[in-house]
Amino acid sequence: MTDEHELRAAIVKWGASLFQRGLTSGSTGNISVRLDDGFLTTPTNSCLGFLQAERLSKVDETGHPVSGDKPTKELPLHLGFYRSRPKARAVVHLHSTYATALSCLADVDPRDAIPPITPYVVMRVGKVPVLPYVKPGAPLGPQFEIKARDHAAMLIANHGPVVSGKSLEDAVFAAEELEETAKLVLLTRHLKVRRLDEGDVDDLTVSFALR
Ligand SMILES: O=C(CO)COP(=O)(O)O
Ligand SMILES: [Zn+2]
Repeated sequence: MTDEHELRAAIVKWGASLFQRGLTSGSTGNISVRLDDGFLTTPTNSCLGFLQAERLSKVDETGHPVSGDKPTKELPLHLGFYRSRPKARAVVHLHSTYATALSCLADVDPRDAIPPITPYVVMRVGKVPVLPYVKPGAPLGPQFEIKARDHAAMLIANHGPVVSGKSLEDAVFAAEELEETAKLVLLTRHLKVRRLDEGDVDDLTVSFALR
């Protein structure tokens, strides 16, 4: 059973925290959580820094509005993650600077934008495919939901990261780890980097099977 009251408070708390730390700005980014009878999302055009619990958008299992303000235009993106990942309880989409910078690179690996350079990115995020650019709110195509079955986090090309998790805290931590690792990847882009080897990655994947 989910406690809707607590989840509303958690969205407000984490939204403010992400905004205050500059992980998304203006009215960009959105958050959702799964309820027993649908989903809560941040309203479209709202600032994550100043959300009001009672104005969060509640939608049913098919995405139809139930109460609150109009939901984020990225609702199809969030619902796609929940359909593909039955254990996902939260989705966080940000325009965080370094992950978004990676999403804009012409030569990023579309199968995995984040090489395994530190253990926590392997433990908390895993491989991060890049979805082809679509305008904000537009459907991401059939490949997206197929990819989401195996990937909890993705970058949308020229737009930003989207991360799912088994709780809101888990999704936020993964989004933060993705952002910090994107920063390290860009900082070390023209340096000789030692990546974790396959054995290290397998060991971490087995030990910290988070999703
Ligand atoms: O980041 C955003 C679109 O990609 C913000 O959209 P919303 O204001 O509709 O949530
Ligand atoms: Zn966006």
